[in-house]
Amino acid sequence: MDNQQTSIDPVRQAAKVAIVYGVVAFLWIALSDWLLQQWVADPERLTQLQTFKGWGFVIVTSLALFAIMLHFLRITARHVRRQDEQSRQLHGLGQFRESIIDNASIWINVLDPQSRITVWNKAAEQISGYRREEVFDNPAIWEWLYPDPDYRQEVMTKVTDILERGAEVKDFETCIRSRDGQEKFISWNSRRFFDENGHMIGSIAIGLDITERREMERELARLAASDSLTGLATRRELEKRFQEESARSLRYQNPLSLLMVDVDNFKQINDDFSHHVGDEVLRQLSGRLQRTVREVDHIGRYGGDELVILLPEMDAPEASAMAERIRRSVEADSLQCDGVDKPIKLTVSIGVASYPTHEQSPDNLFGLADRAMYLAKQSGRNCVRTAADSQAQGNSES
Ligand SMILES: Nc1nc2c(ncn2[C@@H]2O[C@H](COP(=O)(O)OP(=O)(O)OP(=O)(O)O)[C@@H](O)[C@H]2O)c(=O)[nH]1
Repeated sequence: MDNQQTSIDPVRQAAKVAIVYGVVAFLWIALSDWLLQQWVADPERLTQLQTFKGWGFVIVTSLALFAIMLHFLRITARHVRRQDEQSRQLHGLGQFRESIIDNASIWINVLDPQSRITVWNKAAEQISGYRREEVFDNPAIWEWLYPDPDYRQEVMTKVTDILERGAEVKDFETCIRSRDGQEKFISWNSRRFFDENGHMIGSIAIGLDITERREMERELARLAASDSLTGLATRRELEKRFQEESARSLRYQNPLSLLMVDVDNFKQINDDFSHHVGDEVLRQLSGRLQRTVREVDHIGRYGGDELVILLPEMDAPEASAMAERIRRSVEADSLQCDGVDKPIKLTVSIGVASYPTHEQSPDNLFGLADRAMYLAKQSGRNCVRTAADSQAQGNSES
């Protein structure tokens, strides 16, 4: 309806009214003069009647003009009132929208086409620690949030993709550095937006602080990866790391060795001193082995009293020497456990398997080390046997 009213040409309308008025007035004057001349012969009387007729015409047309003007002015006044009401509502709606954005519990910011920040809500201030006065039109914010230049470049490429190529981002995660130096994980949804004339205003980004979730996931992964009794890697974690190390050793053609360490007659320790003391023995032995290995090595509990040490970039002679060092140190240092008045003597049997000395591929190192450890048990325990020893024994038996 508004569009129809604004499409009316006021000059044409006014000209139409003037023409209609002119034609009606001309016809009335011409017709009424002719009729009077037909009926009235006395010229004095005729002049008098023509004067009355003129006054009558002026009064009638004035009243008609008044009625028409009144009608149209009322319509215009109604229209103006409605427009005022609409603009008040729109203004209120704009303020409502701004307050929703400002008070939302999620980070909302708007970038203009030059990547300058133009909207930065309260949640953005709280999460990042930077106030809106500091970030508006300030390119330094990107360095503050992403201090690492390579990582910043990666994030800026994404921002450019959104602003220049119209990419839509869903659940894109970044790690920001907040003002107080904390690392926070934010999951972003972002896209650009336009005004009613199709001009790009910029991009809007909505960020969810998922730091707590990430930390919880990390903690869960850490718990799942470490054995609750000894704190060593679990069997599953160890197998995962073995896959990674064997792929690396194949790629770079580096040696890879594996030690299978099994406590000798551990059942006896449980039987002699209690299961609780047995636990303590496993804990102390694990701590000791952990202190023996290098930073790059991986040590895990394979099950029961069986521990595994994965030795990247270590060849067969070095691995055998290390296994022997471990065996001797366990034999030499007895353990002191709470509630047991005498030191507990312990020995271990160790199986050694190395790639490429014992096998063309590292895939079977677990099986080879296990067989070598079994041979050490058969050989009287408290000794080290290699995969080569168990292969030689297998050959001699067959
Ligand atoms: N205290 C304790 N004992 C465990 C745990 N897990 C397994 N064991 C015990 O460890 C013993 C392992 O026995 P085996 O490895 O079969 O035999 P062993 O007595 O060590 O003798 P060899 O290995 O042949 O030298 C079993 O008695 C299990 O009950 C544990 O977490 N804590």
